[in-house]
Amino acid sequence: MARLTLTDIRKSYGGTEVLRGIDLTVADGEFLSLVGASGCGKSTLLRIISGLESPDAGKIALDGRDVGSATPKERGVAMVFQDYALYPHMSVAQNMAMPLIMARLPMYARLPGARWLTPNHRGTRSGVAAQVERVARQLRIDHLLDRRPAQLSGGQRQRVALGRALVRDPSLFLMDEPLSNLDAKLRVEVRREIVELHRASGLTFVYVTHDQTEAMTMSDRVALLRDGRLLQVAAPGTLYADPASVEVARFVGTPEISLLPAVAEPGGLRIGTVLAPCAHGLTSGRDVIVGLRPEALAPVGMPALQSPGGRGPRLRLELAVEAVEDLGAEVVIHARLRDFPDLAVRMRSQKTLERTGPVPLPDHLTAEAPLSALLMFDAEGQRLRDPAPVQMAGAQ
Ligand SMILES: Nc1ncnc2c1ncn2[C@@H]1O[C@H](COP(=O)(O)OP(=O)(O)OP(=O)(O)O)[C@@H](O)[C@H]1O
Repeated sequence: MARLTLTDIRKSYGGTEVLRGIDLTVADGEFLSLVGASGCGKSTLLRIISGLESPDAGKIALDGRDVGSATPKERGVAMVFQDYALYPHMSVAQNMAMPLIMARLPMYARLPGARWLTPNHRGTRSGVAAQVERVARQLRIDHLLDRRPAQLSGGQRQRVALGRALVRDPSLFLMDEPLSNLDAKLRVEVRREIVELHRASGLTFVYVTHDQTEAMTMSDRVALLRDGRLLQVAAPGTLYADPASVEVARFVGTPEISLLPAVAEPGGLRIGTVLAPCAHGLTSGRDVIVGLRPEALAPVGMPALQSPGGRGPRLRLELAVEAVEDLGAEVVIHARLRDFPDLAVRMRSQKTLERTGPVPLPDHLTAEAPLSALLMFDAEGQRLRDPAPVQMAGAQ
């Protein structure tokens, strides 16, 4: 177990600054995902944590101990990559045993023929075998121990790679896109297994992915990285409901949040030709961006679809429907404001329980969102938390 602390980590390649001052603490036993678009610096940060790469500046500490100059082995860090990196000519058992053999046996005793010449190490070898079997049982690959990697499915290979990292009882488990080579169904399965592994082992996990769904479903907290900077570090639900910026709001959630440019007026926020009757405390004429999650907005007068709950005043939009995706239990509607077709919105509505078939939708519809569901950002995209939009006194 380990608490990881990163302080002002910086790294450049050539003249390009890839990490621009990362401050992050991962609690003992926490599952933290590092998520962000390709090239944002996720793998570089993970390699720096592991000790495979050195930062240009900054401090790395495990349980308060500076490990900046320690090797990966001294840090007690295990790492799993997307390409498994298994030895093809070795059995599963041999692949899993390799890190223990390297760590426990002296150089001459690691040679293949040395097993008969080194009776003193028989005990070590049987200890290694027992440890491999224990971890293999935990990952449910104990029936595959005699096979070679080529005789395994992708998911089984990934489990072997996880097992090989686990046998050494690491203090910190680092994973770099471990599921990206698996098909969609298997990915969901192994995702669950990794979560279970985390729960059962109690280890600190740092998990790199560019897949927001993976990050949101697996982690205690998600750290969103963009151009070498952390945009927000928070629990998945907080990232979704309480994003610090438009960038975070856009990255998290499918379909994407709708972002509508608005202007502050004394009576509320003007979006296109519509006035959202909310108190905001902003200077009149100030430009803001209003964010609406797709489930906040729902068509009015359609009994086949559930409407978002909540009382109080609402934002009411007249929409022209552009496309409808029927996903079985819910529909996703892409639409534009009728009087302001530059503004696009996305809605996601659950079907009512008795409704299982397709839901016919008109070309035009009225949709409403509770004002409490509006997220406000300034013109630069930073969240406006105070003042948040609140119900106007006397508004219906
Ligand atoms: N050894 C290196 N030498 C030069 N540039 C590098 C090196 N390693 C990474 N980079 C560059 O640093 C940037 C960040 O790379 P990194 O691999 O950390 O990104 P990433 O977020 O993990 O991306 P991906 O999701 O595509 O793996 C990229 O522009 C990459 O080209």
